[in-house]
Amino acid sequence: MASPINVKSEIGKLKTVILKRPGKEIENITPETMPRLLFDDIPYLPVAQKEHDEFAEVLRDTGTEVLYLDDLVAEALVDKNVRQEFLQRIINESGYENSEISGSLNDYLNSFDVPTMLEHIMQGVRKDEVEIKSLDLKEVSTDQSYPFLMDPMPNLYFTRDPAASIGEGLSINHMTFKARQRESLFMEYIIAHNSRFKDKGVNVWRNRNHETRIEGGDELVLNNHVLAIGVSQRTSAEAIQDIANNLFNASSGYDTVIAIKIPHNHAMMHLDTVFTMINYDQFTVHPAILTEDGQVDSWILHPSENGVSIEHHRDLKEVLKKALDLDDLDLIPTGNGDPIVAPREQWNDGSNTLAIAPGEVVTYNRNYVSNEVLRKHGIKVHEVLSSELSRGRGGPRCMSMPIYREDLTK
Ligand SMILES: NC(=[NH2+])NCCC[C@H](N)C(=O)O
Repeated sequence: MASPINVKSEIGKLKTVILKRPGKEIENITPETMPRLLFDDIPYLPVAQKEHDEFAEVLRDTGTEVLYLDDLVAEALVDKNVRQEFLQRIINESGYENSEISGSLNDYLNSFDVPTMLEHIMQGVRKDEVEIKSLDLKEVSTDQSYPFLMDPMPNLYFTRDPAASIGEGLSINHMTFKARQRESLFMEYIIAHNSRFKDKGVNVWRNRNHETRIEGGDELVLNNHVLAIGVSQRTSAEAIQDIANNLFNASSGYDTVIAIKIPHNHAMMHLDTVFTMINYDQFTVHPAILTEDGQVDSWILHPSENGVSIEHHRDLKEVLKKALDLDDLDLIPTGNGDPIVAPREQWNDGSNTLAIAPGEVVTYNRNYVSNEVLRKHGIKVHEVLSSELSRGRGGPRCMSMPIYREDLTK
């Protein structure tokens, strides 16, 4: 049976992608909750939506089928029992396992049709919306002035992170911060219950029932047997070893994982904020992750007799050339490597390019220096508007989860 998921590179012609249009969850961020919800500012929703619609339009115009996360989840939850099970799990994961409030939340959310119920879960549930039937001791002891019973999920428009397609399967991720951990539950239900994926033998290489953390922004599919994974603020070495082991032991086709260490900070939270593949032999790289002579700590993982072998290397170019069997490659510096422009444009996701075909990418228009450099290196660049979307610290790669790319011919 043909798999509904097929992503054997970062650059094969993009056929199907999952997006989430920013919704009311964005307007439920306050200055106080901003840091915890992983935002640096509060986007103006109507403009963010307009920008996002334009992004989706560019993808459709270039031949990509665009699916929306909320529609996929809604279809997965048509069965009443599945819906009830999902609802209970999301309520539990919102901190109400064995709590008396659980029943009130359940009644409230169940009073809506499925799309509206999902909208409420995503945008967050305020205390004054729900009629609390009993006094829960745990709830009484929390900050009474905090307005939400269930927190908003403003990072949902970064569909890249809760799950990542790899070959004919995916990882459904245990994410790092509480603000995002519930997000991957949606993908679990889509894979198990949406008719597009259900009973189609989709491989889950690593599920979300783990303590060790990994996020899709760190998972780059370089070709049909090599992955690069960031060792980052969001992805731990343990999770990388674990997923490598699973991939090597399953018939995934993957036999090489390059773990690349990047600084652990908010601006560079994932590998794809500082390094992306945009052509067979071309990559964008933020110069700050490399030493002056192009060194960065990296480890190559391979299957071995006792599980996984690990070798340490430092020369990124050499590591990539060897793993991808290339004579040479072109590392294109963000912001042309300028000490002011590079960090400024990286901050607004100047390295976070989404390849929609070999040598063809979608980027934010505000990173005009990086875009110009890409064009000089022969890349076809589609620019999209970015004043509001960029405030969430994610660009075109973060805002898209490819589930189908054409296989490469070279
Ligand atoms: N793949 C990415 N770079 N995603 C960006 C995610 C940004 C989001 N605010 C977070 O901190 O989680």
